Amino acid sequence: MTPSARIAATVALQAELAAAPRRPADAMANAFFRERRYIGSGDRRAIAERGWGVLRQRLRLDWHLARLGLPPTPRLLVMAYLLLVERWKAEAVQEAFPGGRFNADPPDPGEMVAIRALAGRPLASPDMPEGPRLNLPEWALPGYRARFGDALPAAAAAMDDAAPLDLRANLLRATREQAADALAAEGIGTETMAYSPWGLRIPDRRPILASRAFTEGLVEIQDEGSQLIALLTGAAPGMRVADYCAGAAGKTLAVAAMMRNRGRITACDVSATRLEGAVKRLRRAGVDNAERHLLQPGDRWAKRRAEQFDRVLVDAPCTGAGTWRRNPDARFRTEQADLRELITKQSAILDTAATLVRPGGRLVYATCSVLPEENGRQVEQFLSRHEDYVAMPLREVWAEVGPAQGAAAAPPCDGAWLELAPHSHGTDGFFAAVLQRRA
Ligand SMILES: C[S@@+](CC[C@H](N)C(=O)[O-])C[C@H]1O[C@@H](n2cnc3c(N)ncnc32)[C@H](O)[C@@H]1O
Repeated sequence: MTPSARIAATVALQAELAAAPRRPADAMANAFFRERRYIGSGDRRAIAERGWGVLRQRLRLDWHLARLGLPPTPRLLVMAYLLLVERWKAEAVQEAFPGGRFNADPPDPGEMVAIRALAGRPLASPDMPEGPRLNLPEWALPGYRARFGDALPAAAAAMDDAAPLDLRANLLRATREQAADALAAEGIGTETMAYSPWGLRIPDRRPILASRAFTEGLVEIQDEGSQLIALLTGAAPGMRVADYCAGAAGKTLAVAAMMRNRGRITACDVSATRLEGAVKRLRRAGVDNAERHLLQPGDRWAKRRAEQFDRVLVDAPCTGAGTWRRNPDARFRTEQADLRELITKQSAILDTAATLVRPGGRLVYATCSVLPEENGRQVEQFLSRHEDYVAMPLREVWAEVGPAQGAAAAPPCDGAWLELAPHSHGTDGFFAAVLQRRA
């Protein structure tokens, strides 16, 4: 592809994303490239990288365009990105839209005004309001402020960066060293992680899906924070465990490995599609102590299994406000009303999941959010409704489960909960609380 044709494809990708603003961009981008198999891998990478760059900077690009009285059309967004982020000159942007069969049409007069006005301007303007300056949406600002205090600028800046590729060695198939050696034999270098005893990191995000280490189940893709949540369950061989919001079984796989395939783990979810996605992963990982259960309205599954589980993990549906390094579009796909709705849903899920835990067992509540409303405040409210539960201090849980799994003696953070963030831990933003049911 010529550079102009790549720009035209980037505009086409933005147009598809704009046509379905509530759908996750990664799924949309996958569909976009599936329908255009003629685009080679180098071109695909370049188009995706620029497309992702636009999403990452979308709040700031929107602000610049709004100031000129212009709407964020796919073409204007790409033009603004080239000028403000890639620092192209006005003439180069104009030339990148030459018209013709494989290229984008030439700029219209309104677009020419924008090109001239934006050329040479800094992306982060001193007169920007706090939201776009920090690249945080209005609805999330109060929560981010409350969570990070003085560290807000550093926390927000780290949320802007691209995330590394994190892997978890699957102990059902290999030790971490064996998994690292297998990847190295295929030319893929890894680093061991700071906190997860099973973690390997690929800082340069080399693709691994075609590697033997991946296809043979030696490693799974999983953020370090997500691995630590599985670790905190303290699941052990012989236990009965429920992964109540299992999705496609990301954490089920890690928990099953901790159980060494002994005992029983039930992966539940309300989404049949997500649970279906678990089947292949469970097989590849060699997990044979897991069953799946689709939760449906009126389902008596939870009632019949009251107080039967040693561990129940609630990896709750949330805003994902800790994962914006990986899902930059979630910043503007989510709104204040979604946050409110999710908080209500989380507390209802917690109340049901709590009934499954046996006396003396544990409920682990986790989100990939950094917003206190979905995290500490949600847990405090749960505890006020359930006198039969107490929060276990993180240090105590870690001392019991961390070193036993080969992790360092000290937990990753000091407070009552596990609270991770890119700027402080190099992970996505995660939260977890371990709640023990009185015996
Ligand atoms: C954060 S995701 C889970 C990710 C998964 N645990 C993993 O590690 O890959 C939250 C999941 O909760 C599910 N969910 C939403 N409402 C639910 C409910 N009422 N009960 C159980 N699961 C629910 C969603 O379908 C989604 O798969």
